[in-house]
Amino acid sequence: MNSKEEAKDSKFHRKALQVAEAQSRIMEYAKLLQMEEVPLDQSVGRYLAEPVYAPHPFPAFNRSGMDGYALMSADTEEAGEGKRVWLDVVDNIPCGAVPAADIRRGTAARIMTGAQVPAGADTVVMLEATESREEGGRLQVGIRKPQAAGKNVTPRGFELKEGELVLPAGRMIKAGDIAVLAAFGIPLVQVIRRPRVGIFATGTELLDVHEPLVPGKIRNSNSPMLEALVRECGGEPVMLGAIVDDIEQARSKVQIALESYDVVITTGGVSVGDYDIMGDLIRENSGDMLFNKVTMRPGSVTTAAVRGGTLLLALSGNPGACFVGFHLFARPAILQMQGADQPFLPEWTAVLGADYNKVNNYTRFVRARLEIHEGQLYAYPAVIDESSVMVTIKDSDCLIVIPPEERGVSAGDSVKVLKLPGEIRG
Ligand SMILES: Nc1nc2c(c(=O)[nH]1)N[C@H]1C(S)=C(S)[C@@H](COP(=O)(O)OP(=O)(O)OC[C@H]3O[C@@H](n4cnc5c(N)ncnc54)[C@H](O)[C@@H]3O)O[C@H]1N2
Ligand code: MOO
Ligand SMILES: [Mg+2]
Repeated sequence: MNSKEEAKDSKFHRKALQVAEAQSRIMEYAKLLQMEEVPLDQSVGRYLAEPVYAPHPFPAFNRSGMDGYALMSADTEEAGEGKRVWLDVVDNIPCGAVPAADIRRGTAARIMTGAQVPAGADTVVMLEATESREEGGRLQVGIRKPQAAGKNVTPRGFELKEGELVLPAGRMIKAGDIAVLAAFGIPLVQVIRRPRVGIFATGTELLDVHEPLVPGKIRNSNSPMLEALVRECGGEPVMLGAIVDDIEQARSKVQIALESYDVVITTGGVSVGDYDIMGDLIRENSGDMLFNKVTMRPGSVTTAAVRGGTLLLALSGNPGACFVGFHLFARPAILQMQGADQPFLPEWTAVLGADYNKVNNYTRFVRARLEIHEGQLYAYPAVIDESSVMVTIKDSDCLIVIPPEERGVSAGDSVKVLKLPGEIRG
């Protein structure tokens, strides 16, 4: 048999891998990309290439937590029961200033919130708890009660010691991380560059979003969906359009894409049909095929290969299978290439909100809505969740994992769910 005939023969005889095995075959080729430097204001959503250690203690000085007076707590021991302690005010410290005088017994400094507490002072008394007077030309502050040492003073290094790890490599930068980077004077952030992901669809039936609907055709909804999904996990999508079911066209498109991008994702044409060209194309050169069947529904025909070190992920054309295939295989690869510390969807436990009776000898990934009732997380499977159904994808917060079983699962059962990115719509 020549390679084309072999490919045809193997079309119907595929060896199905477990999802975890298929994932690990892909991850082996999802290599970390190079580092690049981005300005702080453009770093949100990117993955840190290197850990960040505190270059100095934070706060860098003992900081007042109140507008008031900095003084020695020992000076206030005698205050109370109508007896005030009067201290000479020797300094006035606004935010941004350096104290001009140390605090000694019998003295205090007026100080504002956020200003540096002078040496010698161990407490700050808020303005409302003080009185002032002038005594022999000297400004004095009166304290009515004994004060505890340490009150309203944030010590130097309270939040972070110098050299302490603040942000580990692989962390996705969010608003709070940006605050840390800004506070430590890091205007340029070392991140991993975004993987460039070539995306194209196959299918003679496909129309572009701008085209009017004509009999027998459908609009290509998978490509724009994939484009958004790639963006969502930090990749840079490159849209390569849709091609008709023609293997020669597909071959050259795949070849050019593999040479130009970090990952190539296709959708459609991976099953056993007469026009399922992507499946045929990948089987032609089966030496570099990672798998072409996975024990999952939807997406059992998901196919993957690696050519010249580049991953080619051929997802199913059925929208539900394309969506699930992306989350289980493409997303983790795109994230791992950016060094993300958590490339896989997080696994949560939820209570099943409604019976789910479809049985299968493959693991099912059922799109579902999440809701919280009285502190308990519930997952409601989409009423129609067939692989070919597109419209319920939009209401999915998670994928319920239904292991292969003889019978279905019932409302109230505890189930494992894979949380999809984004907010729970409820
Ligand atoms: N005899 C068999 N038939 C099928 C099998 C099988 O094992 N034996 N597997 C079924 C399963 S499972 C799936 S999933 C689909 C997989 O289909 P393909 O990946 O080959 O995809 P296509 O044939 O190209 O299209 C399937 C379906 O999806 C629509 N489609 C395709 N591309 C897009 C797009 N970009 N946007 C929106 N919709 C798209 C296409 O029009 C078809 O309706 O095969 C089963 N068949
Ligand atoms: O790949 Mo199909 O989606 O398993 O149903
Ligand atoms: Mg097909």
